[in-house]
Amino acid sequence: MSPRVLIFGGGSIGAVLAYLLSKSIDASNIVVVCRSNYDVVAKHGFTINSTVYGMNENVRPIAVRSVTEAIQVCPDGFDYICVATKVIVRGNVSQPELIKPAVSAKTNIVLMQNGISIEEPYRALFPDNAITSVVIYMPCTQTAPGVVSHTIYSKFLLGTYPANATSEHKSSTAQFVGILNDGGATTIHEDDIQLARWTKLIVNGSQNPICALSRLRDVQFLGAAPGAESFCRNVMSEIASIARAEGYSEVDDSVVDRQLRLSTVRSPPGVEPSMMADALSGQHLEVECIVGNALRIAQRHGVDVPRLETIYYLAKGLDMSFSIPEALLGESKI
Ligand SMILES: NC(=O)C1=CN([C@@H]2O[C@H](COP(=O)(O)OP(=O)(O)OC[C@H]3O[C@@H](n4cnc5c(N)ncnc54)[C@H](OP(=O)(O)O)[C@@H]3O)[C@@H](O)[C@H]2O)C=CC1
Ligand SMILES: CC(C)(CO)C(=O)C(=O)O
Repeated sequence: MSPRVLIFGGGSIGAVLAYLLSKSIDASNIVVVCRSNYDVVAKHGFTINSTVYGMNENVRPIAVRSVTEAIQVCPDGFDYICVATKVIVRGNVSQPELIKPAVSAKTNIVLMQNGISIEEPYRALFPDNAITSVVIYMPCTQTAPGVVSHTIYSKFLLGTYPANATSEHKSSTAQFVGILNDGGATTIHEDDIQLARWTKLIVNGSQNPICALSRLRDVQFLGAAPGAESFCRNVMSEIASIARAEGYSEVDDSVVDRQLRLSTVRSPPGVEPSMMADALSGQHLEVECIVGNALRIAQRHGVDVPRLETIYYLAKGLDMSFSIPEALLGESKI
């Protein structure tokens, strides 16, 4: 029987994921929890404009407004729940708790999010479920409700969490890799996904906050001033040094060079990282999972990362500014 998949978070990544899954499983087995774009997605599906997959591609999964509604649509439960929200805690309910009503013993929780140490809250709430951790290279932005623009490349690196998961969990993750492959995705099935997470964090921990703070795309920032590229490289090197302190000795200067080259070979203006898109639309930022967790790991190991620490406080400040009403920003009593 075709697997049933719930996508929690129908934004940029959730939309392209629904599109790829629909190439290998029936769209009626793909349920997407949408929020602000629900009306458009329920009526017209997602429209993908991709330099990789084609323009004006349409996919019509089942759109629902909540996890509760998803269970009503699919009472037999889900084989996979793909979490494709930003890793941002709002209010008192954690993200693992939000998906809990739809999680059953057979569910593999697939985390399609950036950052480091993002799996632990899921493992704590779901000690017996399979967890798949996914690192995604796929620059995409929702340009209008339900319409996503995607460019340059698309690559999914997947592995179990933890790396030494049971053979049952490993084969469930392998089956999901197969579903993505059948849908035409480019995938790599990793033995230890954390190496891929640290390697990707070199890009996200530097460029996401730098682009959000400067309001410049990656290539634009690298040319913003003499030394901007070397500053970016130094931030990347600091992140690599945290990875090595965690035991990933492979994350050396050559990995930093390779990750920086992803941007230096692009033509201007380059890509708009997801944190920049959030900053430009006044949304909260993934500062903790992308920068804060790395900084805390550095502190635990006594690794000095002054540039990353500076970026953390500036990004936290920018994030906080989105909670302050426009009229009160910069207000003075003088
Ligand atoms: N965009 C990119 O290029 C890449 C992103 N990533 C990572 O992938 C993850 C997803 O990013 P992205 O797709 O860009 O994010 P988006 O902001 O585009 O999408 C997130 C979606 O989740 C929805 N959502 C959030 N909370 C809830 C909730 N409680 N209930 C229902 N829906 C909810 C949002 O709804 P609403 O619109 O109402 O806020 C939004 O539609 C992030 O961790 C990001 O860092 C990784 C690689 C590339
Ligand atoms: C850097 C990029 C675009 C890579 O896919 C990304 O991960 C993001 O925007 O968060």
